[in-house]
Amino acid sequence: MNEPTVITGMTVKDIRFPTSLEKQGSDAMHIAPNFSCAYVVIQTDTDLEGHGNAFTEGRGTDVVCYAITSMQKKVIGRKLSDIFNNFGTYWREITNDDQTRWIGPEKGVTHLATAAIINALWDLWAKMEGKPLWKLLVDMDAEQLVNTIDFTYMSDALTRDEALEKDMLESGHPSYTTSCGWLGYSDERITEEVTKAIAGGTTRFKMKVGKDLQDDIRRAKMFRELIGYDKIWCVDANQKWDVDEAIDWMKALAPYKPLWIEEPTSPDDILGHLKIAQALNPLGIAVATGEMCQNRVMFKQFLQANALQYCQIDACRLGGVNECIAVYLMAAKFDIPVCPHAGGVGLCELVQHYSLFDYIRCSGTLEKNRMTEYAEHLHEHMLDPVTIKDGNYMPPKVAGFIVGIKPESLRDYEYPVGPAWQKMFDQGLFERE
Ligand SMILES: C[C@H](O)[C@@H](O)[C@@H](O)[C@H](O)C(=O)O
Ligand SMILES: [Mg+2]
Repeated sequence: MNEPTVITGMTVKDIRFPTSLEKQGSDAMHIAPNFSCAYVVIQTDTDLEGHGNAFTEGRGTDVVCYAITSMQKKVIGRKLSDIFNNFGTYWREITNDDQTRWIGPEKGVTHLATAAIINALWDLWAKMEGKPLWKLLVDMDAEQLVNTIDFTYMSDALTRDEALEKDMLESGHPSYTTSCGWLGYSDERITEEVTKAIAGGTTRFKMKVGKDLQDDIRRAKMFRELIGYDKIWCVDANQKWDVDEAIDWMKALAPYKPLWIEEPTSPDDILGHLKIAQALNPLGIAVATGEMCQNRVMFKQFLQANALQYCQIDACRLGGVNECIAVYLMAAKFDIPVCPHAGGVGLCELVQHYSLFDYIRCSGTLEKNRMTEYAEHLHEHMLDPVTIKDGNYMPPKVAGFIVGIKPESLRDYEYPVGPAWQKMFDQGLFERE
């Protein structure tokens, strides 16, 4: 097959899955989310396509699809060599388009749209090179890798030269599971999921908290009784609390020895996280955040302020691979472990590449509990689902940055026209929005 040279088209689909029916994904702020994504396909002058997505929830997906469509002008007709040879510059052009930057810049809906497009381009590039994304990243020379990064607003924390210096498989990369501890799960379901996970070799768990303190204490006790104290147990409040409330609540959960409290308060409150960390670190509880941290500038400040102990980048909230790598390099400089956020739709499939890149080329270690989130839902829709063995992510082998959803799932779950949605509407399970 000839190498593609130019982008000839870009399509986007609104894909939603009815996860709210079983309360998968439920937490203190998202009571019954429908996991969804804006799914982008970039076409070229050959049969090769790049696929990317932005994980979203429910009705919000429309808005992200619209933002992606409005960015077509910056994508269609572009020569691939111009993009890949100067990817950092192209990334800046996309994120700082003067006709759209007012509604960002580099945050929220426009950044989710950026992530879907940029990740689709990386998928295409990796396919052209015949390598899985992580291999493409670890094989690049330092200069090439650093050229994909836009250093704007970062140079007081990490310069281009420092990034160049930072350059430095058998058992896989450690995962932890969120699937046992959704807030909407009954005690029976939790017990069932934990038992299954332990039988599968899992030793690291996360539980949702933040709705009711007494109930959290009860569930914490139950969880620890199920898994014992030799395993890792984290908790996640999904931004539920004010700062002092977070401290008091977590003091009550401290006896159950959580490794971290994730998203205790607003994702934008750097000093708030610092105050929480200062109060809880002496009790052995770290602060983790990042799944809603909007860009590298926010991460820079979290790192400079020492306000987090675990950095949780999200593959679709930051502006795709280029910005994720920038944050990995900064975190390595500050000696903060990155434990990427996953789950959602296709996030596990994406972040596994980053964890390998981190281990092989960036931090070079698994120390400080470096681990990657895993949630077990929706993988049946993926073209190349992740493989977990004994609680570890096994390196993906297929070329690309594969978030690819199976054609039949794309057809069935397109919202609202897909047959699966039509059926659920007819059954009265959902109302048309
Ligand atoms: C609504 C979602 O399921 C969140 O609860 C989820 O992303 C979560 O915060 C996580 O850490 O996996
Ligand atoms: Mg979380």
